[in-house]
This record gives sequence, C-alpha cells and structure tokens, in this order.
Amino acid sequence: MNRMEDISTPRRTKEIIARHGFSFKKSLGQNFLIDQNILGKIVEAAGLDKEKGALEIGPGIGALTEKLAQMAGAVTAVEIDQRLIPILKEVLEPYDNVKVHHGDVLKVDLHELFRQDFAEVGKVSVVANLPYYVTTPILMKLLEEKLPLENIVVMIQKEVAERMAASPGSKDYGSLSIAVQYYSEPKLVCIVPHTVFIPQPNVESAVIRLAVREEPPVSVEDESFFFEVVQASFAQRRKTIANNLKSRFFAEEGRERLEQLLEEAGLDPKRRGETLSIEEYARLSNVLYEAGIR
Ligand SMILES: C[S@@+](CC[C@H](N)C(=O)[O-])C[C@H]1O[C@@H](n2cnc3c(N)ncnc32)[C@H](O)[C@@H]1O
Repeated sequence: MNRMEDISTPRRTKEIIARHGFSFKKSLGQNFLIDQNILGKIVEAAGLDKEKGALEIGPGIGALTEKLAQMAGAVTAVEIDQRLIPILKEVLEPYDNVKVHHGDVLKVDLHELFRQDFAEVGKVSVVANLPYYVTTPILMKLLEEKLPLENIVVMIQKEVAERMAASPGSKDYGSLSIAVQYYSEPKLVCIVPHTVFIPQPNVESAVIRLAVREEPPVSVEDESFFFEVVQASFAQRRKTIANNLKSRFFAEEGRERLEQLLEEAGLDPKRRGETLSIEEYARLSNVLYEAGIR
C-alpha cells in the first residue's frame, strides 16, 4: 500500500483497523469518517492556517487529525480509548505538529492543556467529529469554561445541531439554543449522510460552526440565575411562562407578585417560553434578581 494514501480513504481505514485488530465500541460513539469531501468541509469551516491551533476531541484513528495537521500550526487531540493511542502514534508519525493525549475530555483541565500546547500559536479552534453520547456536555464545557477559542466546528447529531441554531418561535428552540447562543453564534455548515462513516450511525448528522463570542450578546446580573430562569421557563413546554415560573420561584410569593414582575419586564404572562428572545430572558432574569427572587 502507498504510505502516502490518506488515513481517511476507505481502503486505508480498513487496512489500519484490520492490522491492529481494532473493534469499534458503540458505547464510545465510535463512527469514523471515510469521506474526503466532508473532512474538507469541516476543516475549511474552521478557517485554519499555520498561525493557528486546533484541538480535536476523539481523534479515532486520525482521519480528521491528519487534515488538521496539514492546515494548522499545532494540533492537540484528546482520545479516551487507550487502544487507539498506539495506532494514532503510528499513523500520525509523519506530522511533527501533533500531540495526542489519552484521557476523557470531560475530566481534562483544558486551560492547562491550552497553556502547554498552544503557547506558540494565535487563535485556537475546536474541530471534531464528536461522540454523540456526550455532545452537549462537551460543548457546554468548552463554552462555559471560556477558553480562548475562535470557533468550534463539530459534527454532531442533526437534531441537536438544529436545536442549537434554532430561533425563538421554532419547535427546536429551547434552553440549549439559548445556552449555545449566549456564548456563540451558531451556523449550520452542512447535513451529512450516514454513508460517510464506518460503522454507519443510526441518526442523521450535521456539521455546525459556533463562532465564539468575545462578550455575551446580553448583560445579566447573575449568569447562573439567568440560566436557571431559562431552564424553569421551559420546564413544561406547553405551559405559559407565568405557570412555569410560579412552580419554580413563586411558591410563597404568590401569583400577583409574579405578574407584577413580568409586567415590569415587559412580558405578557400568557406567553410560552419558546417565544422569548435571549434579550427578553435577560430582562426577565434581571428583574427577578433585583426583586430578590432566587
Ligand atoms: C465519532 S468518533 C470520531 C473519530 C474520528 N475523529 C473520525 O472522525 O473518524 C468519536 C471519538 O471520540 C472518542 N471519545 C468518546 N468519548 C470521549 C471522551 N469523553 N473524551 C475523549 N474522546 C472520546 C471515541 O473513542 C472516538 O474515537
């Protein structure tokens, strides 16, 4: 076999897997990419160059890592499956700008990792074909920890991508849309067919790009209270905001006080959580917070 053939070609992927006797673990969300076109779209969406860094979560056998190594100045990949570490070492050997760490990304100190691995580069992107069983915790960790990121380009389950990018009033709009949009500007890059993976997943996939904001789009008195108000407002989607907030915050204060505060925030108590914009949630949480509601 020609050693220069890309890791992601179906032939080379199958050869690497067979030679190492690797078996896929469904529980780790192992669906490897075997399509040059999709890999190209993912890498292009991140806008990498040799001055920039890329953090990959879950490199698998290195299909995407190889493309990142060709485009970025420094690449760091975190892989949970110990069995993949020697394979990655072997296949990525031609690239001297790649570091592979064994670990669970949810437990890794990412600020420390950034200090160690990205000291020499400017902006950093997260680029990954994420394990679908932990997509939301991984993305929320990346966003909440306020890492110095330019953007996050990830392949995820299509429904989750649609929820992240949804606007008020749509059926997909919910607390995940608001959390993601508080920290970033999401944009769907493309929908991806099952055929680009081995093994093929049972769900549809999409690539999404989150342009990380330097500042949130709204000013809130208390971030965690803001997110609590959002969560509470969507607790039961069919209920009005007044009814949802009543159950969560106004057990003692009473309905009248709640309606007074909603009016102060300029909100009709009969509206449902899915119709409120992020600005309206900010106004609402600030009014409640200043009134001493917790
Ligand atoms: C969908 S596969 C993507 C593999 C490869 N990047 C590709 O596109 O072919 C997800 C990868 O994430 C790894 N993984 C799963 N959970 C992880 C975690 N908590 N931390 C780090 N890696 C994880 C899996 O072992 C697997 O290699």
